[in-house]
Amino acid sequence: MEKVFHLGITRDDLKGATLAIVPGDPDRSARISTLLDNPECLAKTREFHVYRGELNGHSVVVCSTGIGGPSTSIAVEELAQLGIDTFLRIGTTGAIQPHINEGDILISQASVRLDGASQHFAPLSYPAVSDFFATQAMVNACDKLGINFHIGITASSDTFYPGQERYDTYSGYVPRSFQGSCEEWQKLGVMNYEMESATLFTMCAALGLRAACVAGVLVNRTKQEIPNVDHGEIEKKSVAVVIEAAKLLLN
Ligand SMILES: O=P(O)(O)O[C@H]1O[C@H](CO)[C@@H](O)[C@H]1O
Ligand SMILES: O=c1cc[nH]c(=O)[nH]1
Repeated sequence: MEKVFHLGITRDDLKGATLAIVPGDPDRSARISTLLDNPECLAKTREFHVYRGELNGHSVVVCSTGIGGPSTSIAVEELAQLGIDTFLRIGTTGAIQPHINEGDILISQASVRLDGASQHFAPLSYPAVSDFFATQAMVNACDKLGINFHIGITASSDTFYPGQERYDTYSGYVPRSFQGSCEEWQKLGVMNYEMESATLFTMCAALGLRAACVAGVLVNRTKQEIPNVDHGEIEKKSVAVVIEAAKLLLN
């Protein structure tokens, strides 16, 4: 059995898994794996930390994507080659609506394509839309766990600083094309910023795969620019949602 180039794993390693939980952060991959039955680490290459285990007797993969579209596209493409057809992203995010609080759970229905990688899969006129049934599973998971959530549109940017209109960087400069963009997304009802869902949704829709995305809010940008460092409790809540959603989809 041949190993895929970046992830360094084979189809046999996945033991029939068809669903992958895909966080951005490699360390989050490890923490999520402890919630699976019989977890095993399959590989750690670059930003891709891959674990396998079981949920309700079904084989499941956890694979970090790293930050941003290019590495996400590689993880998704190589996992798809090995038989994965459902991708559940669990991320962190910054809210841009005043009524969304730090610690809240956001489910992305669709994403504004502020990335570059998604354009390698479909033209900009094609929507970055989640899979209805995978997203429904995220909603049902929240309901089952008694967790409040917001569902709506996410802005998904290649950059954390200019693309999310942050002026507090080294230079304080944001190119004209992004000046005023945060306010525009707010007015258009966009909930939040993160950095992978546009690529994930577009490529999955284009390739006939299923994708959904849940994220825990680390910061509300109407109050604060940069998130606080400690966000363990927020992660636990969003991880509980993605695990429950995976179980619902596998049953
Ligand atoms: O916590 P993760 O999943 O990495 O998600 C968010 O955090 C990173 C930026 O800090 C970006 O990847 C963004 O999408
Ligand atoms: O503001 C934020 C917080 C987390 N991740 C992002 O991409 N943006």
